[in-house]
This record gives sequence, C-alpha cells and structure tokens, in this order.
Amino acid sequence: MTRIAIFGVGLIGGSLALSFKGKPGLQVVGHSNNPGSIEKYLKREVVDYATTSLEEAALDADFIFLCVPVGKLEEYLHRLAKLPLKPGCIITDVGSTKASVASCAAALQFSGAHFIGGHPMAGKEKSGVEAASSRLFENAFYVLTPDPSTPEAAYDRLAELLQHTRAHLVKVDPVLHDEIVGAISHLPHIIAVALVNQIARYNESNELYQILAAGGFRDITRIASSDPIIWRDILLNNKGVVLQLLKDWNKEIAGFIRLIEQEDGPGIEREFQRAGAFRNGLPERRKGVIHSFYEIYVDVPDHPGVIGQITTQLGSHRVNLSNIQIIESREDVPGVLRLSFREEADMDKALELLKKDYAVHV
Ligand SMILES: NC(=O)c1ccc[n+]([C@@H]2O[C@H](COP(=O)([O-])OP(=O)(O)OC[C@H]3O[C@@H](n4cnc5c(N)ncnc54)[C@H](O)[C@@H]3O)[C@@H](O)[C@H]2O)c1
Ligand SMILES: O=C(O)C(=O)C[C@]1(C(=O)O)C=C[C@@H](O)C=C1
Repeated sequence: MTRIAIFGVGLIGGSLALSFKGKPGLQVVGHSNNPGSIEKYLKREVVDYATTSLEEAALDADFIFLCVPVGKLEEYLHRLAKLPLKPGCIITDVGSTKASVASCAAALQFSGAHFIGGHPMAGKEKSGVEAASSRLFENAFYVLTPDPSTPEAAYDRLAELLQHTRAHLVKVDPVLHDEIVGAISHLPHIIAVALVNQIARYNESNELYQILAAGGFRDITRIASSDPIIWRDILLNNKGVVLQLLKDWNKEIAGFIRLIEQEDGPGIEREFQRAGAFRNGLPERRKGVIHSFYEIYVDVPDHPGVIGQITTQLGSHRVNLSNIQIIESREDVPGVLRLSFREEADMDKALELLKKDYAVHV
C-alpha cells in the first residue's frame, strides 16, 4: 500500500486527496493541528485516515504533500528533517512560490527522503476543504522544480503518482517560476484587490457603484475574494519580484494616463489591439486555471424562449451541457450565453450545431 500524507487538507490539499483517494493501492492520510479539522476531513470522506500527530502522518509515508500557506512551509521542512522518514519517501509542496522552499530544502538533510517542489497552476478564489474538487487539476499545468541532485527515479515516482490529477507536468527552475508566476498570478491578484478597494471607497458615498457593477467588473475581480492569509504569505515571500512588477505596472498605467490626456485615439486603439491579440492567444480550452470546463459563448437575441430552444436542440442531439449562464442581458440588446461542458467532444458538437443559427465564440 502506498501511503500519501497530506499536511493541510484545504482547497489544494483536499483536491489532491480526492484525486488519490479510492485509487487501487493508495491510502491517503490527512494531517491538521486542529482536532476539529480532523473530524471534518473524515466526515467529508476526503481522506482515508486523519491525525493531529505530525509523526504519525509522516513516519510511514511514501509521499508527503505540504499544502499549508507558503509562510509555514519552511517550518514543516525543518520538522520533517528531524524525523526518521521512510527511505525513499518523497516530500513535495504545492506552494505558489518556489525559490525559498527549494533553497530551504536544499540546505536540509532528510534521512533517505527527497524533496521536489511543486505548484499546481490551478485554484479558486475559495479556500478550505469545502471547496476541494477531484477535478481541480484536470488539464491544468503542474510545475515541478526538481533540484539537479534529485534522482531521476524519485522524480519519475512523483510524476507517476501525479498522473491521478490528470494535470500536465512541467519542469521549471524555481527562480524563473517565481518571476513568471509573479507576473501571471501574483500581480493580477494585487490589481484585482486594489481595484475592488478603490471602487468600494467610491461606493461609500453612492451605493450605485455596487449595484451597477456588471460583467466587466466581476470578470476582472473574481480573484479579489481569495484567502487573505494565503495571499499575504505569497506576496511577502515573492517580495523582490512583486515590487519590480508593480513598478512596471505603474509605467503601464502612466502610459495610459498620457494617452488619455493627449486624446491619442489611435494609441488607445493600439493598446487594445495588442492586448486582445495576446489574450486571444491564451489556450482557452485548458481547464483548471480559470476555466473549469470547456466553454463557448453564444450571442442570442433577447426574446423569450431562446434558452429553451438552445437546450432542447443540444438535448435532442445528446450533447451533455454542464452549465448555462446569461452573462449579459439587456432589453432590446442581444445577450450572451455561456455554455459549459465537461467533455471537449460535447463542446465541439454544440459548436457545430449552434453556429448554423447563432454567432458562437470559443
Ligand atoms: N488557492 C489557490 O488557488 C492555490 C493554487 C495553487 C497553490 N496554492 C498554494 O496551496 C497552498 C494551500 O492553499 P489553499 O488555497 O489550499 O488554502 P486553504 O486555506 O484552502 O488550505 C490551507 C490549509 O493549511 C492549513 N493551515 C493554515 N494555516 C496553518 C498553519 N498556521 N499551520 C498549519 N496548517 C495551517 C489549513 O487548515 C488548511 O488545511 C498554499 O501554499 C498556496 O500558496 C493555492
Ligand atoms: O483561479 C484562481 O482563482 C486562482 O487564483 C488560481 C491561481 C492563479 O492565479 O491562476 C492562484 C494561485 C496559484 O498559485 C495558482 C493559480
């Protein structure tokens, strides 16, 4: 039996536990300092066994996943380095930053165990085991940062186990990881939070700000609801990278101020064209990072019954729709429906059927 110990069974730890639990030959053990959490893990059937004892969880483990906030990772590594771990045990983490944990692990001696840093590039703005899902990592990228001294066999064993997540593994140097993920994840979280707080201040004098906030504001600010402790730790840990990114951000905004002050219409158009070209080139069909499903967008006329027509048409061709959402609906103006599918084949079939009658975008 391969024993997998998960320290911190929250959104990410719980989702990993659900990817492994019930698979032949795997046993999942959850650890928390809090006895109340242990009961919750067991009640929700996320793990096979749970304990508040670090030793009990770690000593027999073949794999140890550290899924606690970034600010706690080094403490766990130091505690594990003091234990007689099972020979060949693989310790990994899921922290959103990789350089500091990699250098901490490299400076420690684990008795017969190997550390390989990890970061699944998938998540949600929700936290806790309640938000965990066995499908969270499906088709997402999962970064691993093995040290040059990591035996290939250890990397291969971890890679094989992670096949259960159905994520795509990618090896990245830890310092490069922090630079890139700082730009595509940490900076956007700061911008979302700053934007929401700016609008919240205006809203104090007029509640219409909140009432009128529509698709644009919601789309760019979803991640502003992310967990404060998790993000405090990430931003402080990646301080150097994040500060440089914020300086560059100030330059971008200063550029926009100039374009608007100078009423430079073509300049503004160029900014949107450049951004649209890059954004449209993002791999839309990839699940996990922001899109949890295969999605298409359908422009629909604003008349009663149109949603019924579409669902009936898809149903009669046995296309399984997992969700439908009206993302814009105003009187006399066409609306946009977001249709989500769990399977790519269903999305392709829906595209083929609906494009005969509607404008459909992927
Ligand atoms: N949220 C995301 O989108 C996301 C994505 C990828 C990686 N990560 C990383 O995954 C890790 C976990 O994040 P999450 O989103 O699952 O958060 P979470 O809050 O859902 O889970 C954190 C877990 O750590 C435990 N924990 C919290 N403080 C602790 C402490 N002081 N000591 C011991 N245990 C503690 C909590 O009980 C919980 O089980 C973080 O390192 C984060 O950077 C998060
Ligand atoms: O989709 C989200 O809500 C996320 O915040 C996921 C996200 C990201 O920024 O893309 C957040 C943190 C991670 O470390 C990895 C992924």
